Amino acid sequence: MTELIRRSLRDSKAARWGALGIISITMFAGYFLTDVMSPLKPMLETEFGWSSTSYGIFTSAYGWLNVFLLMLIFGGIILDKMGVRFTGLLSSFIMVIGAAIKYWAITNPTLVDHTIWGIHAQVFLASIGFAIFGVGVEIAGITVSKIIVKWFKGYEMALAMGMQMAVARLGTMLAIAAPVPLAMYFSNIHTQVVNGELVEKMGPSISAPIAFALVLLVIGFIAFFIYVGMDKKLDASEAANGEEAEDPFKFSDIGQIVTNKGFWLIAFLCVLFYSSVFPFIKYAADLMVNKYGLDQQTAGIIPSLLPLGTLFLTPLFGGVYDKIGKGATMMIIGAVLIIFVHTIFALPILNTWVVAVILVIILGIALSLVPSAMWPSVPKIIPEKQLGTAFSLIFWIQNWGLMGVPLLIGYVLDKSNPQVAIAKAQGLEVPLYDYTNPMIIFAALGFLAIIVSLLLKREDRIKGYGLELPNIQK
Ligand SMILES: N[C@@H](Cc1c[nH]cn1)C(=O)NCC(=O)O
Repeated sequence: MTELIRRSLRDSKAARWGALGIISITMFAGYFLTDVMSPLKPMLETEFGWSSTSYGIFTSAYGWLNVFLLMLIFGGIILDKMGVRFTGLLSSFIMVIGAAIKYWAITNPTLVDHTIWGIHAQVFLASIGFAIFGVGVEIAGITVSKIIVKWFKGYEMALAMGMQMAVARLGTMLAIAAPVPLAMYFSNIHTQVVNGELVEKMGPSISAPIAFALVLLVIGFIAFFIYVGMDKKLDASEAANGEEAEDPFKFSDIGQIVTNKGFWLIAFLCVLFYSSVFPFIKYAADLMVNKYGLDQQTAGIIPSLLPLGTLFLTPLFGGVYDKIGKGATMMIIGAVLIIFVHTIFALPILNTWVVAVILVIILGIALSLVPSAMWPSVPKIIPEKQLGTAFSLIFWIQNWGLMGVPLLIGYVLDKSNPQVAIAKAQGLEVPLYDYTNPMIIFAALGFLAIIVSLLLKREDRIKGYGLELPNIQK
């Protein structure tokens, strides 16, 4: 009996997996909104007259506040100072607000022919909403990572991180596959830009998928309240168990983190790897239309296979890391797969959809290998009380890429294809985009990721972080 009373709540398998299930709902909703506009790029061009640069500006907005106002870093400090309950609720609420602004911008037809600071007003305001949302989802991401460490340390930590990521990727998958059918289903008469003029016309409802995302985010916010109750019980059980409270966070901790070479290698690998995958997802449906000749309605199907594969593989690779180890090697293999896939995408040959399917599946393997090894490796390099700040610094560096790369790709796409803008301005049939240059940029990022992952493995050998060792303590 005494034995039972003295157990912490996290020793209960049902409790820790239950807690994980609840926070995964919030992240599922966040990932859905993150990518919901990706398959709508061609529609944004035909319905609202956006260019690839406009789309690039909008997509890059995700990182604006995180990068320039250091919101992610403040978020990490708030997380370490205020704890997971406060920070989780705050970040879920910020996600809802950002998504609501984005929804308003997309539904407001009067914005279509105005500009703010030289940017299409609809693009600008939708971007502000997305920027606010980006703060929320990123802080939610670091909060969830800390929650998983809190419940799963010494247990199935990589598997838990992999499972949470798998549920989040389900959100990405749905975000790639569902928006076009949803927009078509809710087609209505609305203001559109035709040859630079505003006209009332029957067309797909671009706002319908965003409304759906907003509802999911509200559900995610409510789910986090349920988690808060579980977290209080966990703390009560640990206190009753006589477990020592963590050392409080001190600002000098930041100095310790940034003087750790392993931290920088993980952060650089993170920005290079994710910049070659997440911004690619934003353009993947458009690539399918322009390089592989798919129509708009089906273009999202092939890219949606990318997160689909990760649903099964991320927990699988997480389990391998837990039981067998080899985390640094898994990151190297993932980086090699990235350069392979993007190089083939860049070649102006093999333009058949079968090749696209194979490449997307391989990219899905990379997107399973690297995150399932990378995130559980952070607690091996950084002490637990600094984890919130360390994750936030890593995500901050990552956000430079998530912000800069989509903007660069949109710009390069417009510059490499001047015929598209000319045809749009003259009301002619719009020619296809040539995606060679953007894909070369993605391949170059993969090349740099390989170098950094090799350096990380070397550093692990020197410092003995244990990245090649299993996570489960025998
Ligand atoms: N910082 C997030 C970025 C992101 C992009 N889309 C949703 N989140 C992150 O890296 N999360 C980890 C992951 O592997 O998804």
